[in-house]
Amino acid sequence: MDLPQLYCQNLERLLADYTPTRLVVAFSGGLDSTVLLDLTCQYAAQHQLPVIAFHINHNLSPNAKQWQNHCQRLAIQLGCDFVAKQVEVKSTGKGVEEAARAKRYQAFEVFLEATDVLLLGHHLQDQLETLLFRFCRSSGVSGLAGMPNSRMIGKARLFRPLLEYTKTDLLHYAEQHQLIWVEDESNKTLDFSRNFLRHEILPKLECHWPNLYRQLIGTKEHCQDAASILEDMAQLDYQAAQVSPPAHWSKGLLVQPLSCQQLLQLSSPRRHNLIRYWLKRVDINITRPLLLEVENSLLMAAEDAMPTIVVGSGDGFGALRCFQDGLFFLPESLARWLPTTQQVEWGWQKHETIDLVGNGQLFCYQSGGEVSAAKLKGKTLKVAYREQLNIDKFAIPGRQGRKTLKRWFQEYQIPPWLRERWPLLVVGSELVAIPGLLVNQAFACEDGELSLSFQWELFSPLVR
Ligand SMILES: Nc1ncnc2c1ncn2[C@@H]1O[C@H](COP(=O)(O)OP(=O)(O)OP(=O)(O)O)[C@@H](O)[C@H]1O
Repeated sequence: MDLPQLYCQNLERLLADYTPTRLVVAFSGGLDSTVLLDLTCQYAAQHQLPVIAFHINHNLSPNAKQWQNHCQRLAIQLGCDFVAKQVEVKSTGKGVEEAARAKRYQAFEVFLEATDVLLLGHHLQDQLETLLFRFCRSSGVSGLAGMPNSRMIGKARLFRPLLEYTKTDLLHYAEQHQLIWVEDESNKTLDFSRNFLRHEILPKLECHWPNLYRQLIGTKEHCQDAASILEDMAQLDYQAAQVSPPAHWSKGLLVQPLSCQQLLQLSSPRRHNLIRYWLKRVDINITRPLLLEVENSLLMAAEDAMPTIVVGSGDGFGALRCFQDGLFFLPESLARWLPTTQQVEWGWQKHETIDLVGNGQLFCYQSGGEVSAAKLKGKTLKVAYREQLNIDKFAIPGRQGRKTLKRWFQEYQIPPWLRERWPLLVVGSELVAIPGLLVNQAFACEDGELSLSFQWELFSPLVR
């Protein structure tokens, strides 16, 4: 059977469980995606499906505009729609190529509708490069399972229908059909590690082990099975170890905390597996040395030691901390924040929303609350933060004794990272209320009086 027939069969098998309304081909204009587009147009003609050639212009090369024009011409020639998207690539700690890849996938995600299928031109050699590359960078089993031929991308589905074909297969096809493609000179210069593997290492390995491709694919498949079992196990452990914190603890969190007790009951490899799985939910890859640090210094730490471990880098970054029985992942927005005092001009309307620069919003409602409107009349209300104030001990309605702010926070079991950013309503240096938590007895409303209530909402509700 020739390549177009095999390709059509392969795509049919991959799409069996989907009824896409559009086939979106990620089209760089290089050899692989040119073959991909040509073959996909043949498939689409048989199935009356629209094809979109989607080109990302990274503007990294002086030839970028010419490539884009070339891609557009070819798309028109093949009778499909063409969309080009410009992205701005800034090199992060992981290099230009990685930054370009991240931008590319972001752009795909934004463009795709739920019923679209995205097709990428990766082939067998790309798969082997990926495996070797990950092997050299101490990847785990899921990394060594290689690139999947199908996965979700945002709301849509991504496929790699050329993964079983070699570069030589694609080259033969392109030559036979007189396809024209562009040679991205950055392939030779930008991604040094990959190019080193591609040009220096793989040819030597192939020379020594003629069956190398098949062998490595065998290893990949073993790893795929193992990764799938580890994922199943992590899911079970995750269900058992999730802690549902009180609503006021979850402010700003992206992922539920894990129970330290449950984690400590697991074997060390299972614990590692669960923590990796948990952090993957927020796109953080944790290194093995950091995993050991979490185990040795965080989970074992004394209650009052409060160590913090910074995880991730570049785009994904955050901190791990323990509080009571919870191991928390604090996203960057929670982990790094400096308070600024804000003088609030209160309009005394029925409902007001005040933007707390980088710290969510404060809502004020007239009625249903515990703060007396009369006792605030004529006074200037301010929003401030704990470290800017020197507040005396105070009492709260229905509770015995006067206590410091710290003691009240402790009594209400507020995690330390929230104590410093919880907005405080003050008049002069006197505390009026901690929104959503408590009110100072001196400002509490009496029966039948006009009352005010305050609520603080921090962005990023707990979503995963
Ligand atoms: N600029 C781009 N615009 C759209 N899709 C892209 C772009 N760059 C890469 N892709 C998609 O990702 C696939 C893999 O890209 P990668 O950079 O790993 O390989 P490549 O050698 O550049 O591929 P190609 O030979 O198609 O250019 C490509 O085959 C293509 O489907």
